[in-house]
Amino acid sequence: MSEFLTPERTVYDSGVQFLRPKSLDEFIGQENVKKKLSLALEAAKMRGEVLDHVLLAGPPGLGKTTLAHIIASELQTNIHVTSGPVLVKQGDMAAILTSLERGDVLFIDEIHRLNKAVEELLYSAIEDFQIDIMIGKGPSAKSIRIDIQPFTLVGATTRSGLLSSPLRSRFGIILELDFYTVKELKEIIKRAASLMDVEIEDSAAEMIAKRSRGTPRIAIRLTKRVRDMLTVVKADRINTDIVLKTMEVLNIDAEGLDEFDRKILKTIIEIYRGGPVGLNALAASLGVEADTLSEVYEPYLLQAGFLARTPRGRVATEKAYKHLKYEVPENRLF
Ligand SMILES: Nc1ncnc2c1ncn2[C@@H]1O[C@H](COP(=O)(O)OP(=O)(O)OP(=O)(O)O)[C@@H](O)[C@H]1O
Ligand SMILES: [Mg+2]
Repeated sequence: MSEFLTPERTVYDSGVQFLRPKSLDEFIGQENVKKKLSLALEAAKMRGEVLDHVLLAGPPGLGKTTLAHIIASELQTNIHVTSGPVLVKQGDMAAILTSLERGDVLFIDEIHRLNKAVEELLYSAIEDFQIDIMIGKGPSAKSIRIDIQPFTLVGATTRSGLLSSPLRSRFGIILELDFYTVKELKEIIKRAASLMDVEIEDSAAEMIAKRSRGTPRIAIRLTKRVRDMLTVVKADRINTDIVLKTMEVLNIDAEGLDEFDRKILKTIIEIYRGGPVGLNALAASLGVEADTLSEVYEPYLLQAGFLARTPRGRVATEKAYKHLKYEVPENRLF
């Protein structure tokens, strides 16, 4: 996939820290998530209690890290940031837990990637605010119990299905983030343009929004590239011409598909007669790993309705045929 359309963080996302919304009011979209969260925040603040543990689940680039920081700032507490793969030993986890102050937010990104031993230590910490750790080795080893200050765990995961059920059940507030609508993305793009001090026409913002794959991170990345084009052509505001010129350079089409997306669909249509084709066979034809295909390339094609998953394999939909200007064969299932 082109580096511009992957929803995961890349070098192209540096220097946009100032675009990150800092309060719940500034955060655009995800209305259900915001409602649940603001109720919980309000109540915790009114009662002077520590906020329940929060799980943020959803595809990359939708604002999980942003929300974790917003939670801490709304609570006016410190945030400690770490991630599942970084916490290798129980000692790593214990060191962080014992350094927390009352009401602090502990943000663990990629929480589904915690190893078993570390995860178990976390259980007792979040349930009883106590941990047992072993001191010494061999026959003289003993276990000591340490109290921990009540804190709020905020976990983020791209796939809530990967979380072990004992861990999942310990979160009081589970927030599932979904892809953004074009209207919401449009607002995000206008806000970003205004923070970057450039003018943008409504129709141009909409054009970028439609190519952003439901993902704010992509919307912001594309807006930055469009702004480059604005600078180079020396125009005074972003219009649809400038957006189209930029998309041509980036090779992104009207549906937000790049060359590789189109190659996937063309392969299914031309080589496998529209499918069904098994994941492994398709991955081999394309020269990529099956996991990469299903986790990185497919989600947007599925969500946007270009691809369907059936028990017998992947199928190119009628929408895919039409978009790529193939004649739609008769008797198609999709
Ligand atoms: N609702 C929003 N309004 C405005 N900007 C947003 C919104 N959500 C996300 N962003 C912007 O999108 C970018 C990606 O957001 P963030 O880093 O929070 O995503 P993430 O879900 O943590 O992704 P990952 O799973 O890759 O860690 C950030 O630069 C942030 O400023
Ligand atoms: Mg993140």
